[in-house]
Amino acid sequence: MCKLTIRVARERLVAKSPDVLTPPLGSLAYLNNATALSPIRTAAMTTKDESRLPHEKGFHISWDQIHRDSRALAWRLDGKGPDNGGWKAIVAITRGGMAPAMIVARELDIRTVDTISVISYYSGGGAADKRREAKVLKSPDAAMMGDGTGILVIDDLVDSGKTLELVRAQYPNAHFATVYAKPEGEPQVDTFITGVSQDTWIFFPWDMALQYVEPYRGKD
Ligand SMILES: O=P(O)(O)OC[C@H]1O[C@H](OP(=O)(O)OP(=O)(O)O)[C@H](O)[C@@H]1O
Ligand SMILES: Nc1nc2[nH]cnc2c(=O)[nH]1
Ligand SMILES: [Mg+2]
Repeated sequence: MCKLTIRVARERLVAKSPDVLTPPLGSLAYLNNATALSPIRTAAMTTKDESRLPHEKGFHISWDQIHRDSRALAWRLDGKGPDNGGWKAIVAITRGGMAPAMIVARELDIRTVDTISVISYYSGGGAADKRREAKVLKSPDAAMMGDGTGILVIDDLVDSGKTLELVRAQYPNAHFATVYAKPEGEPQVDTFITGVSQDTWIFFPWDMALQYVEPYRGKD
């Protein structure tokens, strides 16, 4: 009974996998694809946890996917800056924002790229009291930043929104863009490409490695 349920879910998920959902590169439909994606089943989901379906554990992003989604972000931002459509500079939020920022900088031919180093952590006492906090470890060039006008601040994702909230407080006129966004953090982001449900953990290629995985139906 349980096995049947999982199989049905798996087939539905395969049909709705991001590759199938993603329209051709460069098409308007691709750029408007800011809808919640169903995570796909991959290697890291084989850990036994009977209380959850395999797809509930994570959304695994390949290098190819982050490259395509970051390019889509760049195209959406093209011509939207305050200086005749142009942007003054890009600021990547380290560390996760660095790869998308590099790709956007290349696509839009923006040569000035700086970083803001943010570390986030949980504070508070017991589990019920835990709060996400963020702290700036290194700021970008103050003269360049001003109040943020013309600056494109880029991160890989927004989750609780704490990281962007902190940076936005310092540069209120900057434009905040992420590749992925969870609902709680959406109010903090001006432009994003793909919405992901709040209970999904996004795994990035820089956090993963290829490894052997047992067949879905198990070994003989
Ligand atoms: O919206 P939030 O809840 O603040 O979460 C989003 C932030 O969390 C991750 O960074 P992380 O702090 O893990 O550090 P890293 O980029 O150095 O890996 C991610 O890259 C975002 O910057
Ligand atoms: N890699 C990763 N880092 C995060 N930080 C906050 N949420 C996430 C997430 O879903 N994935
Ligand atoms: Mg980060």
